[in-house]
Amino acid sequence: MKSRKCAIALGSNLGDSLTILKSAIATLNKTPGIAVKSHSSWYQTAPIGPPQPDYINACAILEVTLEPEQLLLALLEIEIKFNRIRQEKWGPRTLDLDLLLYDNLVLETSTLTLPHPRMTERAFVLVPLAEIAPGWVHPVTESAIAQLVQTADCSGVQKMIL
Ligand SMILES: Nc1ncnc2c1ncn2[C@@H]1O[C@H](COP(=O)(O)OP(=O)(O)OP(=O)(O)O)[C@@H](O)[C@H]1O
Ligand SMILES: Nc1nc2c(c(=O)[nH]1)N=C(CO)CN2
Repeated sequence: MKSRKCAIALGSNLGDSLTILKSAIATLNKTPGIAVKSHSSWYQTAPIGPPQPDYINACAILEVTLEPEQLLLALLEIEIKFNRIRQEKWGPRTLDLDLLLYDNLVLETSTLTLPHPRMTERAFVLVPLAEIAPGWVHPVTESAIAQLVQTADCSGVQKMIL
């Protein structure tokens, strides 16, 4: 299969989040059909949803030879490997991997919606994504990520100084 460019979001707010996120990126890069091309800085972000600890968030650009549904399954398997237990909606987690963009594909099935339906309203996604893919045009809004981030409230999103 021809290789495709994708963007994913990573998040964690349980356990040793930074170590978990770094090993998730290494695991992704070792997965057949996935190459990690770049990742953003790490951001400490205020939680959206029920009260819970701050998150560490980042985004990564992948080159994949997997179909969208296969890629989603690979992401879910890596979440499980890092002990993700699904509990309350938008509740705390050791690892969350969301598929944001798959080339310029627009898709809606029972298991996968592309682009990710909530990415345009989430500063914790847009700020790291704008760092690594400012010119990527969102295929539904037809705005570049650099434009979308300008309309988001980025007050809860802070680049981590390591
Ligand atoms: N673009 C997508 N990326 C990841 N999961 C998706 C996507 N579109 C649909 N899904 C579905 O959403 C399901 C639930 O995902 P998850 O439990 O990570 O949601 P959440 O992280 O709690 O909330 P949110 O989707 O708002 O980030 C997944 O099992 C998957 O089938
Ligand atoms: N700041 C921040 N808040 C969240 C996040 C996240 O990754 N970052 N993920 C959630 C579940 O998808 C719910 N709330």
